[in-house]
Amino acid sequence: MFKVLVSDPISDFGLQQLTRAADVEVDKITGLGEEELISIIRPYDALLVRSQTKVTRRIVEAGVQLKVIGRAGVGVDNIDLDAATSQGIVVVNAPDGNTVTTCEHTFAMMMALARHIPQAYAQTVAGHWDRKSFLGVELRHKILGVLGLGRIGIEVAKRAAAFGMTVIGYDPFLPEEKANKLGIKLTTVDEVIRTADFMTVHTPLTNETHHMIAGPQFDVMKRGMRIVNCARGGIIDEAALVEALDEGIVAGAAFDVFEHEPPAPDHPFLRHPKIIVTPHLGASTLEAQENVAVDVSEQVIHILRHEPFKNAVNMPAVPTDLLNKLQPYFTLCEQLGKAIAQMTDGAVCQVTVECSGELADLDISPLTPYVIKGILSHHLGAEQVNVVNAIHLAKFRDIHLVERKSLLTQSSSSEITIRLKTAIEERWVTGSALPSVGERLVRIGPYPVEISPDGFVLLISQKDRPGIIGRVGTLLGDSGINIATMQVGRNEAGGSAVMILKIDKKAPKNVMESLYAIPEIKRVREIAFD
Ligand SMILES: NC(=O)C1=CN([C@@H]2O[C@H](COP(=O)(O)OP(=O)(O)OC[C@H]3O[C@@H](n4cnc5c(N)ncnc54)[C@H](O)[C@@H]3O)[C@@H](O)[C@H]2O)C=CC1
Ligand SMILES: O=C(O)C(=O)COP(=O)(O)O
Repeated sequence: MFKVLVSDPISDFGLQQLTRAADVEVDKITGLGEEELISIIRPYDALLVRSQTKVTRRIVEAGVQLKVIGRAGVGVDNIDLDAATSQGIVVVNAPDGNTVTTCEHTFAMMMALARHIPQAYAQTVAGHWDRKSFLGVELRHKILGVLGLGRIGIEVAKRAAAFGMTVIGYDPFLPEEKANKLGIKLTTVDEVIRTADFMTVHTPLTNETHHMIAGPQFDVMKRGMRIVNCARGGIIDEAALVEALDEGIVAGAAFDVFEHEPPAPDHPFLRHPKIIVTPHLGASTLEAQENVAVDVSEQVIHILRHEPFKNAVNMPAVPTDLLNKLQPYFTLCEQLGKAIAQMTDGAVCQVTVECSGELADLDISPLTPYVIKGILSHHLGAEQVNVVNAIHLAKFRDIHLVERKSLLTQSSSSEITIRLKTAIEERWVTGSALPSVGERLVRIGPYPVEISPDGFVLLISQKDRPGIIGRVGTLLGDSGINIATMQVGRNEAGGSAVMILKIDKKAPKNVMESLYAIPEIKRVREIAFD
């Protein structure tokens, strides 16, 4: 008998597959704190949650019988995935079931914002018949900026068109052709900020999206913009938003999510007359809750019964003999993916994995998910992408995947080249993994290098002129950034040159700007491997 613990409110109807199964016993115990969960988790084979239960490493480690953690929804940022993976626990989510519901909530928030509905309601039920204070605006003929055009963002864009809005947006993975078909004008975050009348965010919370809209963005924002966040708290800087509202830059904001949930009773959003809030209700409809509960129950039962399943967020699956041969290259592939993603601009169209040497005799397909994981995790967030869902995510984004074996083997040792073609450019990087030295980047484009893929690397393209190397060294030194190694190369004297520097800590934004300010420097990229 499999024991399943449901620790958040999940639809009874949706759970029927589990509750009616003869080999499953379900306990629903909600509202538990970490210590309480730790004390009862031991006998359970599966744990089902929404966003309230924080599945910490301690809970995972106490769950010695756990085979699967099911998330009835999209975001798995409340689950310690590393802990689950290292304990061999599969984490599954239900990414499609609440898309429309969350999109509709976004629209409800946008309309409530435009017409001051919550504020007007509060006044009316308090006995004030105030018809003057709540002059609204129409959505029609307004520009809607959508940041993050994945499942929910696209649904929002489709509905905005029906309201007569012009939709502009930014997503690093939406191909122009698909955007055109949907009537979305792809642009930059900067243009969205400067031109949109309404803006809504639909990205995950990642290092890149954290405070994506903060002080500098509010400084250049179109005056009178209205902002909606039904994605994740922290994408928009809460304190900077309050300032922008008070300064009249932002006309109003509607938030379903907070940097810390639930927010403290004295959180400024809870008292601000221009902010309307809901308590993370984006996914809370009857339909969505049934959908996600059905999806996740189905996956959980498959996993418990050792049947094929989908939507795993963390599990690799490769035959053992091949796994042993490919094992040394998995980390290399992921690091090459991370490197190429950070070196290349534009929407990703094609990824080519090219192997030479001994690898050319093997089935190299299990390497590709690691490459894609490296590439996509840069934009989607490491917790969203894993080797099981990487290919699926790439296909959803119309990314063409090519695996190629190179017969032009330069040595018997194996090398892997990752080529990334985007809408605007193609770049490539080559690596190797020798037992004696571990993973190494051996070429960046045509330039030979010798770099271990960890820490931070600066790639600088410049005109081959005397003194540039010294200026870069001085600039970094003055900023307290130590250069661990430096390699330089050029195509011809006085032509194009590159500098590849391994640095001991991340170069802050002002240092990157100062590097760009050196007239001979054409391009600077920082690759962060952690
Ligand atoms: N309020 C709620 O109750 C709910 C919130 N959500 C949240 O909504 C968000 C979106 O969910 P989905 O659409 O299902 O996810 P998705 O994965 O389908 O779409 C996210 C999109 O964001 C894009 N993105 C990543 N970094 C970006 C950046 N720097 N700039 C612009 N775009 C970027 C990605 O390329 C991707 O297309 C997630 O954070 C999810 O957790 C989802 C369901 C309910
Ligand atoms: O699915 C998501 O990402 C959500 O944010 C929904 O969260 P919930 O299931 O309502 O706690």
